[in-house]
Order: sequence, then structure tokens, then C-alpha cells
Amino acid sequence: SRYRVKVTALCHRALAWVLRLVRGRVCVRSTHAFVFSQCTHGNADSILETFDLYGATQPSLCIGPKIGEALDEVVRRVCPSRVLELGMHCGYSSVRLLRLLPPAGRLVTVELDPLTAELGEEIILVSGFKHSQFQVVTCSSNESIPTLRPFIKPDQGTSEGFNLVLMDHNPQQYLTDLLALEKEELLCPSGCSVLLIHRDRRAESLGEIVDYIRAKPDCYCIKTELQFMTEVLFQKESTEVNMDQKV
Ligand SMILES: C[S@@+](CC[C@H](N)C(=O)[O-])C[C@H]1O[C@@H](n2cnc3c(N)ncnc32)[C@H](O)[C@@H]1O
Repeated sequence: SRYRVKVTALCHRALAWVLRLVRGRVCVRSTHAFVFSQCTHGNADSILETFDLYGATQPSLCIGPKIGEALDEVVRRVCPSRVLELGMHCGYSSVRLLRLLPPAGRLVTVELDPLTAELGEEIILVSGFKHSQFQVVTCSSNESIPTLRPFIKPDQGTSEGFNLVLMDHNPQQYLTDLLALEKEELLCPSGCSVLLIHRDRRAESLGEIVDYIRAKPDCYCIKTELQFMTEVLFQKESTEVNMDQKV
């Protein structure tokens, strides 16, 4: 009967919700415990391999090796001195980023959940990175953004603003956070790559932010669109001015 179909559907949804909840909770502690006990401490590549080993058999929220390699390519090309990550989780993508930064490179990584932030920070330290190279900010992305200005003070040879932003926290928050980053003038005006991760393999989940980017061709362009990651280039300084300066 219709009633029975409805009850069954409701039960399936409730079960899926409970599984998501349980797996989500278990994931952080068990990922951390596995990586911490199985990796070679002080070796970033071993940490990443151990995360990948865990993710091959257990549910995991880490970007994993496939998106990770696409991320590596961008980091190698951009060679950023200031990186912002929204959604640190257990530190997998943070370690991937940190191991490719130039010596003066710094990472700020934001994580909403305090336990996750604590365990993720430990993994980054176990990988061999120092607090002089990275900073974990434990709060929501929208709370963190107005506090980030001190992190982008230019040192010798570095530019003002983040050169790379990785968004892997909550796609519904991507546009709001991009607008806040613009408002706070945190994106490097001479060029900033904003990487939007979309795990459901459909860029449609990015509809709003992509519409916004397309409507502002003077400062944004979509550089690459992969199945699971879109790279947006922000540039505010006019290239004409640069050309004039060169002449
Ligand atoms: C998909 S995971 C990130 C995975 C990570 N980039 C990696 O590859 O290891 C998303 C993380 O973002 C966090 N998160 C969700 N919404 C957030 C928000 N608004 N601000 C900051 N962190 C958020 C979640 O707690 C979760 O740990």
C-alpha cells in the first residue's frame, strides 16, 4: 500500500541519516588514530600515503589522491606564498599544500569543529611542519574571514593577500565566503587562484558562485573545470597598467 511505501522510504532516510552521523563521528577519531599509528612521523609523503590507505577501505572526507594530484598541479604552477584553506578536516589537504609551498610560504587553515581542528593540527605537526609555517583557526569560515588580515602582511618578496584559496568546507557557503574575502580585500590583487571542490561530481552544486563569477569578467575567469574541482582566477590589477609600467 501507499502507506507502507511511505513508511519504508522514511525508514531508509532515517537509517541513511544515522549512518552519516555515526560514520562522520567515527571518521575523525579513527582516521587520526590510524594515520598517527601507521605513518612515519616527520615524513609528509608517508602521512599522505597512510591517509590514502585508510581511505581505500573506510569512509573518508579527505580529498584523496585523485583530487590531491590536481591540487598539487595548481600549487606547483601558482607557487603561492599565502594560502587559505576553508575546511581543514584531519589535515590531509593541508599537508598536501604545505609540502609544496616555497620556504616563505604560509598556510592558514580554518575548521569549524573543535575536535577535528585539534586532531588535524596534530597530524600537520606530526608531518614535520612548524607553527611558523601554518596556523589553524577553529571557527566557521564566515567568522574567520574578518580576522584574517594579520596573516597576509607582506614579508620580503611576498605579495599582499592570499595567492591561493582552497574551499572544501560547504558548497552552500562558497559564494558568501568569496564575497567576504573580496570585501575584506584578502585576495591578492595581482592574482589569486580560488579552488572550489565539488565532490558530487557535478559542477551544478556551484551554480550560484559560477553565475557570480561569470557576471564579473573584469576580475574573475574560470581557468579550469574538472569533474570534481573548479579553478577560478581572481585578478584586480589591470594588465594594461602593468604593460604601461613595463614600457
Ligand atoms: C570535506 S571536509 C574537508 C576535507 C579536507 N579538505 C581534506 O582533504 O582532508 C569538510 C570540513 O569542513 C568543515 N566545515 C564545514 N563547514 C564549515 C565552515 N562553514 N567553516 C569551516 N569549516 C567547515 C567540516 O567540519 C569538515 O571537517
